[in-house]
Amino acid sequence: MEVKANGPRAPGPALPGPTNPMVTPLLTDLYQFTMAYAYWKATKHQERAVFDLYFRRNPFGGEYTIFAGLEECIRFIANFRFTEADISFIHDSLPGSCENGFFDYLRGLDCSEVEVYAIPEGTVVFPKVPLMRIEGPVAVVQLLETPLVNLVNYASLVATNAARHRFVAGKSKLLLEFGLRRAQGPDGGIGASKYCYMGGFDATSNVAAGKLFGIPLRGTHSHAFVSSFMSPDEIIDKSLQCADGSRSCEDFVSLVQTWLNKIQHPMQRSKTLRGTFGETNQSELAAFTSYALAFPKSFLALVDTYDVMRSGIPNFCAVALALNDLGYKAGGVRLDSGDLAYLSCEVRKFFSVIEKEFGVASFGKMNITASNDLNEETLDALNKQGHEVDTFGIGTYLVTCFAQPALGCVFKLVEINNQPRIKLSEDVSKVSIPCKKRCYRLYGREGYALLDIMTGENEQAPKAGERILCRHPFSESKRAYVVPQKVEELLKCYWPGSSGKAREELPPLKDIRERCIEQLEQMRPDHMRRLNPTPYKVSVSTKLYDFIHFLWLNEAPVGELQ
Ligand SMILES: Nc1ncnc2c1ncn2[C@@H]1O[C@H](COP(=O)(O)OP(=O)(O)OP(=O)(O)O)[C@@H](O)[C@H]1O
Ligand SMILES: O=P(O)(O)OC[C@H]1O[C@H](OP(=O)(O)OP(=O)(O)O)[C@H](O)[C@@H]1O
Ligand SMILES: O=C(O)c1cccnc1
Ligand SMILES: [Mg+2]
Repeated sequence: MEVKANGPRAPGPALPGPTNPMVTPLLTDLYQFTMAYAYWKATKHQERAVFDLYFRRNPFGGEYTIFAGLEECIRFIANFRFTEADISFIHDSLPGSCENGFFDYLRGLDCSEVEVYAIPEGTVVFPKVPLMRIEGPVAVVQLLETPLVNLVNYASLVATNAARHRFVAGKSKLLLEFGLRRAQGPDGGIGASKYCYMGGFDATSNVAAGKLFGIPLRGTHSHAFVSSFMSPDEIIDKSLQCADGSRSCEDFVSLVQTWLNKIQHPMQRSKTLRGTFGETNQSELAAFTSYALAFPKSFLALVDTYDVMRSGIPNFCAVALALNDLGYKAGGVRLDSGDLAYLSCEVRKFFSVIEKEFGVASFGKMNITASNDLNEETLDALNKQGHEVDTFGIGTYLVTCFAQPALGCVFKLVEINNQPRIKLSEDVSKVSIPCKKRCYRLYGREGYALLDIMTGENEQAPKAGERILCRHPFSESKRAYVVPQKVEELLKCYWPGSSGKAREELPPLKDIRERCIEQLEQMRPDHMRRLNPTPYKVSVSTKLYDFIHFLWLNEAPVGELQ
């Protein structure tokens, strides 16, 4: 454990540090330290600054984003202190001309003078609206830029990706995140599991994430397990107790074989199964039987190692029917290759025939899981074709955010010493919205959110039932009167600094997930659709509009043509 330098303590009850111990005050860009030194050298470092953290465009061609990563940001801020080793490293990394007083300043630095207002984690958010507003002495807030943007960027991106996969899959499907092996390193893997759960996935295969965040764990088995078996002779202990403990079946392997023969040569009235398959793969049968002996209460089988319909499915059914004899209910199958729409329908038909043929209630409803390079497009294609998949296991495309690698969050100075600041750009979408602001979500008569509006800090808040003019921040002709039915203030105090204000609780992950799902359900469907979704309106008050444009004209030099 490294020694933290002395200095004033941050306010409020202690919060644990960030999940990833690599998230320290050094996890920032060098230029934040050079600027901090230059602020200090100019005795500007204590000037009160306000920064907004926001993004400019929704990801994945959509019109919404899920805000995620806030808890990690607050935990980082709450524990923001340099160790002596950190200070020594910064000392050695900056030019030798840097005065020692700066390092004494760093030694005493924490976030007790910083205030953070933020939109609650798991909220559906839109471009330009600050997700977080960070106010404090300019030098320390400057040091926070890179880690805060880092903590929010991927978290929000992957949570949005998960929400989009959920939207396409539909509410009734079980979604499992299987991405750990393909994620961008260990932090990418852990983050993906946490934020995909937040965005609406049901469970993860990532055991560490299960332990860290209490996310439900789920999994099947791999092809290696199936191909590791050569023949049923390998199974030594063949006995299996009945589910009710009443008796023991001494030779479960033979019972499975008996069932396989029955499926292969049905004696019943119907001959539906006859001719669908010949000899199945015996090593696969051995693997399935072995797995059932290990997990009789939750037997699952990966059925595509050799041939789904000619081997995997009949073998699975033989084992499942043998388990059924002993009072156990099998868990289902996983398909990991081939045409998942076609195969899932064929598998469902087979299960229904088994249910009828052998009178095993609800066998036809057996769970079918599908995996293999799934993404929004393949899920959409499966829906259009018709399929019988109950559960999707999704890895690579989900966790790597293959369709868009970054959200592009930014952190912009909007006020210093109570003076609003603006950042201009040739590209209007990159012009920052100045001033310390308040942000509201206005709801309409049908209960849907109509738009978000930003106002100056000291403006009157919009009121339910009162008409307000909402203006596009940059396009003069775009404006609308709104009479909100409900007004929700978006930015809440998550880190009060020394202001004495109450701090919002950091809710458990499960509650954030529920909030996220609820929020998405309340969105107007045309904002949610995948093809040409309607943009959600983000506006400013008339006063703020006028001020932005006044400042813009004030700061932009007038060109001279010759
Ligand atoms: N019915 C379907 N419609 C559209 N896409 C599908 C359908 N079924 C599967 N897919 C997708 O098609 C791709 C098939 O990939 P690929 O051809 O590499 O795998 P495979 O040959 O089926 O299996 P393996 O991984 O063993 O090579 C996957 O991305 C999968 O999700
Ligand atoms: O396809 P993803 O969305 O990434 O989901 C996870 C994949 O990881 C596993 O196999 P792996 O890809 O390691 O091997 P395989 O493709 O040969 O089955 C699993 O069988 C899935 O196919
Ligand atoms: O449990 C599974 O089936 C699983 C887990 C990770 C990756 N692929 C599959
Ligand atoms: Mg694969």
